[in-house]
Amino acid sequence: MGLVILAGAFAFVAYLVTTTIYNLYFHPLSKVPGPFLCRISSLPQFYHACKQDRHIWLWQLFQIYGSKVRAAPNLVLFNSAEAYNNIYSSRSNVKRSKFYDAWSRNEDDINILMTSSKEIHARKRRLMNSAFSEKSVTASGAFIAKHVDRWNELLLHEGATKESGQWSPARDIATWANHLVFDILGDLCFGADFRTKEPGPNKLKKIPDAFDIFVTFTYPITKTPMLEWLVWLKPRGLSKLIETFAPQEIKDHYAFIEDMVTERLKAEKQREAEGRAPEREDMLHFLIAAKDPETGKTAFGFKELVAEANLLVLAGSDTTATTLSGIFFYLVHEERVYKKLLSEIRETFSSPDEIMHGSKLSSCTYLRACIYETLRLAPAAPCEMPREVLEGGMKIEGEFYAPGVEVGTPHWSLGRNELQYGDATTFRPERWIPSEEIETLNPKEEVSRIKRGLHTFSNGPGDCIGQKLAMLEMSIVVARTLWRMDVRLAPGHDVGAGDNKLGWGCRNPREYMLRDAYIALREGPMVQFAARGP
Ligand code: HEM
Repeated sequence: MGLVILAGAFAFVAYLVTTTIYNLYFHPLSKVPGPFLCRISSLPQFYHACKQDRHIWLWQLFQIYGSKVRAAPNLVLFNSAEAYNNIYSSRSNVKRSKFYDAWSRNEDDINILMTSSKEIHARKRRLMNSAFSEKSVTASGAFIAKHVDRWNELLLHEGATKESGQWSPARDIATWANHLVFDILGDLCFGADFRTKEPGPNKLKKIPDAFDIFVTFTYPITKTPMLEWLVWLKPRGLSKLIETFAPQEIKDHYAFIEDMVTERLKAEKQREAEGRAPEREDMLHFLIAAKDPETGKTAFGFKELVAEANLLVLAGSDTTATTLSGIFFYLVHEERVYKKLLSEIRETFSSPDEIMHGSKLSSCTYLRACIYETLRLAPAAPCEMPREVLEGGMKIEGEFYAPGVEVGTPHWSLGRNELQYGDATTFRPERWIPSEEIETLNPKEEVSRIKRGLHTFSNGPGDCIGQKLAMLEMSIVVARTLWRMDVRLAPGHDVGAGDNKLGWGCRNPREYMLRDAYIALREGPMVQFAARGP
């Protein structure tokens, strides 16, 4: 027995020594700069994924090692717009890495995002595009507005007393935005009202928090060599285990989505049988109606519908809520920007009802610039979207990378690249607006250059399918809110802000801090609202 243990220990040490030597001297990435520990092991990135500061750590590595760094034995990350375009364009010889396979609930839960298969992704993408056409995005405006109007009412009056005076109680925008966006997605996806923004108990209110727990647990695992094991073990019993021990809120959420899909399928069948036109063309309507182009039969079965519906509600809500929290953070910290935006909105629209998809909203260039600036500084996915180089390899920034290597560009660092932006940590929406005026001179070419480097919605075949919807939604939320109300930072609160004690890369009190768990986790800002004066 003792001999067996000894032999096992010897084999393990021999394995460690040979992989270390291989990683240091023979691996295709052996010449790429990076900390010694990262070149031999994934432990450093696992540690930072656990601490949820992996995005800050990577930013620090770029300051030390330059614009390319080996963050793990098989992973090279870049901090340039050129690399981003090389990696994520439609012609890039890459596919999504195994990272994506780790997130599905079980074998039936393969959605458009959580698969590394190019074929599965391309099929789903073709089928889902119709749900995000210009027509459906335009139609969604009225539903978004309805939720924003109620949200505005609550922001102003909920819990307010005569004693609290003109200003509302302090609102944690991270939570308030979560509820608003979750309700909007419920409506756009299912034509249902989740009512999470309403006061009082509602078990659906806990879902965004439950998903934060889920990503907090899963994300670190995806940053270790255990990822391979995880993906292998999932269809072999691990998925069942995870489902059994998942928080009750997540189980409630899945059950809820399943019920919604079941009901909708029944209603759609009945409508078809009665020959009625659809009352509402929400996302589920398009998914149910999608036909396989080869067979002409229904494209999505029940389980696939549930998987896609789940993703849409989550991918669409968390990301948009992060960006909205970021916008409010910067507005209450940058008075100059706030006042300029307020004037644009209040001068463009004579009533909040006018704030709807259309030419007036599109004419609000400063509003759009504020959103771009927030997407740059507070990206909803702060790190890289990992891609695996395919057979034949590829060139990035003119250098060759071998098949099997993982590559990416982290959004948090790219948005703070001084070479790209000059004053990278300053919230300056004007950088997105071309101007020929002498005081604000900003050539068109300069704006095009930085736009080519902003990829918070990602790029190429796997870019965000909901980006037009998200832009419309955020524009309506911000414009309607600022038309009706003045906003200010709740006195004495600095939740979400950078701070000296947070260390290198997090010291600026005028920057919104995020935590990284693939998606961004966040708190604050604490904001107060007051009805606008006459
Ligand atoms: C500010 C808001 C948003 C941001 C910043 C954002 C960002 C992103 C990013 C970076 C990706 C690529 C993820 C990856 O490759 O790992 C993505 C994909 C996706 N997003 Fe968004 N998103 C936003 C809003 C939305 C909305 C409103 C929806 C729909 C309701 C949506 C649905 C999706 C879907 C379905 C995918 C997968 C697309 C594919 O694989 O082809 N997103 N998003």
